Amino acid sequence: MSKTSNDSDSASWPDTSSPNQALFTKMADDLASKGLSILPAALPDELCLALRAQQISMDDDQFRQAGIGRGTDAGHNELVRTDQICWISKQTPAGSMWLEWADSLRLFLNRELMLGLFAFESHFAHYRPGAFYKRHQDAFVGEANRVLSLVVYLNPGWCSDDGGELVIYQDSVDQQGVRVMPLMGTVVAFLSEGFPHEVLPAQKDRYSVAGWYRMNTTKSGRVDPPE
Ligand SMILES: O=C(O)CCC(=O)C(=O)O
Ligand SMILES: [Fe+2]
Repeated sequence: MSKTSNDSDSASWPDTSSPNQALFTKMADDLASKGLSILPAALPDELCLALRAQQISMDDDQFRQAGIGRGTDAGHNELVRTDQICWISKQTPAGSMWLEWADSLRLFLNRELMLGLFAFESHFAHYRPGAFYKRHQDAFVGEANRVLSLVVYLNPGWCSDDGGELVIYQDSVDQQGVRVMPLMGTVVAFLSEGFPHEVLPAQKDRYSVAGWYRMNTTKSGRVDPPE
């Protein structure tokens, strides 16, 4: 697992020439007004193509069955999720490009929304045909752990018959939700405590990257996020 954190949040600011400026601004506006942003064809092509190329070139043995929870609470439960994951590090060009992009988004959102995002962790996810992730939340109120969830999709030519939609619910009672097709370049971000969501079974291989920004909740004697 790789994390990025940074004390010098002003280092790359302001960066008005950035091609990401319009995208980041739209995401910040959506998050401020709704806590949720769904942006089709948004991730820069170069980054999207690099991530997809890396993911599809990786051997199956680099992936492992995704777990639930972290650290000592972590466990596998194939009734809940059946995707395979691989944590992303800066050791590959695509991983490095992705983590740098995610860090520039972190700095932008901290400036615009004062979210206090401190660290980022992220993995490739591969849902084989039939794989799913049942309705869940990425964080729970009061845990101050994962603050913002970010997902990008790496599947060109995905269509509605292929299934595999992400369904995002407004709250714990919403049963209808909003469906998002995992089409190449779509970027989704939402407040981790706010939106239950699920991944419906896909008819074919579904590739994505999921990541979470965390706050610095370090207390004396205990480093959190863990190094
Ligand atoms: O792949 C997706 O659409 C969402 C994945 C997800 O909810 C998660 O990994 O926590
Ligand atoms: Fe999730």
